[in-house]
Amino acid sequence: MTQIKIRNLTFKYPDSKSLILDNINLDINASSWTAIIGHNGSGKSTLARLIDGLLIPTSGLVEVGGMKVDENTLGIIHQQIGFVFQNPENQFVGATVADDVAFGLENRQISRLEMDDRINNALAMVGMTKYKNVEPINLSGGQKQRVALAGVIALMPKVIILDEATSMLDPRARQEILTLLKKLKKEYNLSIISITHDLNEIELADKIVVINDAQIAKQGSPAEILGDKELLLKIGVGIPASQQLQSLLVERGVIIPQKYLNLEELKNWLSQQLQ
Ligand SMILES: Nc1ncnc2c1ncn2[C@@H]1O[C@H](COP(=O)(O)OP(=O)(O)OP(=O)(O)O)[C@@H](O)[C@H]1O
Repeated sequence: MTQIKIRNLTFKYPDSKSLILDNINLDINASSWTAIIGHNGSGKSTLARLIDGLLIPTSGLVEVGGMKVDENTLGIIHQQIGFVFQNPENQFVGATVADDVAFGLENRQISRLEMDDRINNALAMVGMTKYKNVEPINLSGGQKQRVALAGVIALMPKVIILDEATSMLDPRARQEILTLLKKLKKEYNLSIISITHDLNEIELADKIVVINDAQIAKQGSPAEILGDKELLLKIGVGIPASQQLQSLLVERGVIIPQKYLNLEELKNWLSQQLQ
């Protein structure tokens, strides 16, 4: 089922000289993971803000859950989409972790009882229950991002947009957040849209969308996009470790069955060959 439909979308900020996005057409399925990649300033965050209705298209259509995003539907659209940003510091408003998770629920006509339930649930989901009464300022970067995620989960959205949400974390905290997101996606049938430069995060996607020169340069499966070295170098993402290793093996005459294997698949294939 299509969750987000974008047709002939163009966008320009009032003071921009040329189009930031030019004729974007994209379908994002329910319960799918989509990575949006492209070089700095290519328009990824702008696209995310258009999906959430924080910006309104210059022309064209954005639909979320079958509803056109415009001034009249913003309230309903915001309830379906949760955002997690790069810097968790900028997302905190509450004096304690619990207050912070509660913040988004406060204007939603939800009873105190249900609110407490949702806060407890969300904190349990992200493994932060014991920090409920701690001041957010005293948490590590990874913990802060977990709390930010709990704030979003408590709103029970259908879609979570991660705007470089793991880029300030160390590799371990990043991996933990990604594992958590996989679990949440499964548990709640969420769609995840991740704007990222991180290859590990990109590899998790069902579909990768490449933005370049204001347009979608290519969209496809990880195999189709991460196997396209020329494109990856053009947009500055780099070549996945799995692809570098695969090239090395192919150069030395090893015949590998598929053009693209992710690191896990390549490891499994190699260990089978070495048995
Ligand atoms: N509020 C704004 N007003 C005018 N121009 C803007 C505004 N926000 C972004 N831009 C411009 O729009 C273009 C796209 O910005 P955007 O933040 O969407 O890119 P991005 O791909 O997310 O970049 P990054 O990877 O660096 O986060 C850039 O040239 C940027 O300078």
